[in-house]
Amino acid sequence: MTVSVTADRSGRTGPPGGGLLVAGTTSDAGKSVVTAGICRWLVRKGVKVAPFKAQNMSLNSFVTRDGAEIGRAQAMQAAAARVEPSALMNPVLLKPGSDRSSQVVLMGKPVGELSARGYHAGRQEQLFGTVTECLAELRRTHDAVICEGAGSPAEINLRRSDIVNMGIARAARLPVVVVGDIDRGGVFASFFGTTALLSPEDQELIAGYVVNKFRGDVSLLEPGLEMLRDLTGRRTFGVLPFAHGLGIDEEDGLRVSLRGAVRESVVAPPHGADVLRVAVCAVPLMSNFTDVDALAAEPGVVVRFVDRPEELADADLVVVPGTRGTVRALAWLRERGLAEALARRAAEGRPVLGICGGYQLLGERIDDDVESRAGTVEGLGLLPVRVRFAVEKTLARPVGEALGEHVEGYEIHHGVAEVLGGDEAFISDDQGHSLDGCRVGAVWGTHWHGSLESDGFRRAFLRRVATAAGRAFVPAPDTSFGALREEQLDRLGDLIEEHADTDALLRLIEDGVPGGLPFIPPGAPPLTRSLQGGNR
Ligand SMILES: NC(=O)CC[C@H](N)C(=O)O
Repeated sequence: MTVSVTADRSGRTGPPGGGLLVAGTTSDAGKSVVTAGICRWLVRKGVKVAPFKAQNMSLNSFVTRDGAEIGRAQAMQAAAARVEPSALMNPVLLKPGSDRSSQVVLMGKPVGELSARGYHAGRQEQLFGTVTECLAELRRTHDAVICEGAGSPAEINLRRSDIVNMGIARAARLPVVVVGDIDRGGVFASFFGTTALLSPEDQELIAGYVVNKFRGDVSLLEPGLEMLRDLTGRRTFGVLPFAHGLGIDEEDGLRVSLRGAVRESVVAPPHGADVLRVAVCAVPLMSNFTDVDALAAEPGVVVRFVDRPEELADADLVVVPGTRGTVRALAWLRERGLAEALARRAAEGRPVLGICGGYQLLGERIDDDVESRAGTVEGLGLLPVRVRFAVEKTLARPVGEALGEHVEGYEIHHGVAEVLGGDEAFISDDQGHSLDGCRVGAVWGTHWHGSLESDGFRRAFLRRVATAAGRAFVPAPDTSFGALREEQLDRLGDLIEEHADTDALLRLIEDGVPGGLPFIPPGAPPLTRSLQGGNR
């Protein structure tokens, strides 16, 4: 497939910008935040920088202004770099629909559903041209591009078809730093092993390491870093301390178990007399659970993920978030007794908010020949809404008004809702015409993600929730979600500036791969036929 690759012309001319690939010893080592931190540090220095991740697997996605779907992590990194997010920054997004298959989103648009086996058996390699072109285009228009790898670069079973780690690094001759999570332990073995399991050609690009999530006394670590240098001929570029509250826009709602997790954006006493408890149903294939981060940013709002009906008892608001499996989530809610608990709440006038897939399943009926192919399924019947799934995906960045306040959101869904009544529309245009969603009693639903990030709207909504729940909760008058986000990104930039050798990193980004990096035996095992994707 050929995809045309164009970026905003920034007027930058001259040779392609510098680059770096941030790989990790494991998933969740902190690649995303290190990439964001480097972007923020560079842009503060006046460097025109962009993030890039060839391929992301995530159910947390975002929509660019021109309607392309990309990973939220890349959108967050674009914010760190103070550039507009674009499909070039994440040309391939895989959205799991089960353990074995994913929707493939290419240059922001879905192009089909593929099994993992099919993907590794050839499809991924076909995308290689597109991802290298995207990176080249970003490098033409930026001084530097900070790329993020995926998982570990030493997945020896997948190396042949890799387009996101050493595959792209080799094609673009990018220096690579490997991030390791010392909080999990085993960081020296991981750095050494990750390097020693790469082919000599791949090892040539591994410039060194970054230790992440370190607690304690660095002087105790330093002898180890010296030994690592003697063993590998490679330096450590930084030791980043464990920092709380920086897990912004995590990639993967599938892998991370959120059960019982408390979502903390700010820790501050409530503004009014009461706190407000929010329970978020941790439905299967939860998508954009980041929607509730804006609630957690309000002092006095406690947000936690739940999966048992008894956990709804003390909740002032229950959120049913988005999901890539609306029909599957519906069945899960029924199986666990949560459906019944939600119906009881609704009857008692206690607040419920459904977002996207969570909104769809609150309706009366779902016709789905696309996502679950389950045909016609009865919804929970709490909202007078009928949903029909379309092959075409709605990808949009709408604006409107709700509860008398300006609201902005983004839409990512196949289901199309028809609202057949209700007490009122939820979101309207400035003429008062309904745009999206509806309310019945204290049950609200909307297809819009991100609406709670609109500060005025969030406060108005929380006041309504508090009244319906009978809580003396008062939202603080001045919480700015955007400002909190900016502060977090600045903290990531500070982390790099204060705890990494920024001169050395800058040289790496500008000058490229350093010469003379030694080979660490044994190197990668040969790619035998049995290791090739298509022949397993
Ligand atoms: N983002 C979502 O929650 C998507 C909802 C649903 N799976 C759809 O595609 O319509």
